[in-house]
Amino acid sequence: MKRKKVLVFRELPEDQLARLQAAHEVTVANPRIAEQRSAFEAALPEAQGLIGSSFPVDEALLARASKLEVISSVSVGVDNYAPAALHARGILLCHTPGVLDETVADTVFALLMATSRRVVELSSLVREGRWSKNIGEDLFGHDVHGKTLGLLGFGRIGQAIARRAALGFGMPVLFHARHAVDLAAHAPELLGRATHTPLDELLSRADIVVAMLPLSDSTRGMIDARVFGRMKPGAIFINGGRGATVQEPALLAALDQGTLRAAGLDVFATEPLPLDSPLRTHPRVTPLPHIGSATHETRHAMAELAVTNLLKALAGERPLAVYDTAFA
Ligand SMILES: NC(=O)c1ccc[n+]([C@@H]2O[C@H](COP(=O)([O-])OP(=O)(O)OC[C@H]3O[C@@H](n4cnc5c(N)ncnc54)[C@H](O)[C@@H]3O)[C@@H](O)[C@H]2O)c1
Ligand SMILES: O=C(O)[C@H](O)CO
Repeated sequence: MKRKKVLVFRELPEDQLARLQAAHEVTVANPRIAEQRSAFEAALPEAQGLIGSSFPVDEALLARASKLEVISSVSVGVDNYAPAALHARGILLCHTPGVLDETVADTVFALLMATSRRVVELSSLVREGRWSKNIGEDLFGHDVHGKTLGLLGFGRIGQAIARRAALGFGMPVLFHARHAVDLAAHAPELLGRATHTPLDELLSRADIVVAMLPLSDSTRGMIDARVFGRMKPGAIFINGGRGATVQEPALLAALDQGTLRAAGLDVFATEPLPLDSPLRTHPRVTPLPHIGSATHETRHAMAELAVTNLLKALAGERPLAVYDTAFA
């Protein structure tokens, strides 16, 4: 097979890079790193395949990539790409659904436990030498088991969160999604335990609201002052999806006005989180640096799937996971 030109725009594990190098001419250049930016720009016009993540591949960038046949994202989320432009040019977009579901659900649960039981705050009290007497009610947390979970987004990852909540913690699960989900066919273990619920009803009944939504035109800014205003007083909010689905000023207002007890955030509208963001130091926010899928095992599985997708696409075969840009 003819060797093609591949541009790797975010580092890959060595064994996965070697799979690419065995078949194609590979340039590794991360445009986020100033010293590598010119190598990235030099390779772009010749690249037939792009592979990487966490960098906006917008229409202007695509215009400089005239030979591009396929983009393989090492992520399940595809909000960094320009679906209409890709579709118009017939460029395939591949991604990594499925292999990260359980790991991301674990991260969301870690945030859910940490916020409800004030784990980070109370651990700091010990580390800073402020544990001088038995803690009193003012530092008690709230139970997680048995509480009602409201899920915004009930796709692959949302369902993995629902399984943990319903089967492990005895939590009734309410979910809001764009389409109804046939539980009998797709998640029979959740029958009778998870219920498709209109958004406002979900918000008024959930003790903990978890957002696990993709970023799209329909979800950008969707979690706004109205949504926070409908939540139960004292609710906890977790975002494991994308930061820009939330209007961050409205989130801060809900925390400061006491509607929300706490927030656990893995994702932010701007990443890395700017130093002057009030969310960084807010006493009732537990922030994480976008680590949903960041385990050795899962990041390797994502890279492996992304490389397989790219190799298949460049060989004219059907990749394992293609994102349908026609309906984005
Ligand atoms: N924090 C992280 O590290 C991390 C890791 C993986 C994924 N993610 C994010 O999580 C997202 C979800 O991943 P997934 O694999 O579960 O996706 P998925 O496509 O399987 O599920 C998406 C869910 O969102 C719902 N949805 C979409 N638009 C909606 C709208 N306007 N209103 C209501 N519901 C809507 C869909 O109906 C579906 O239930 C990804 O797109 C990505 O952005 C974040
Ligand atoms: O979309 C994803 O896969 C995660 O956010 C990791 O980048």
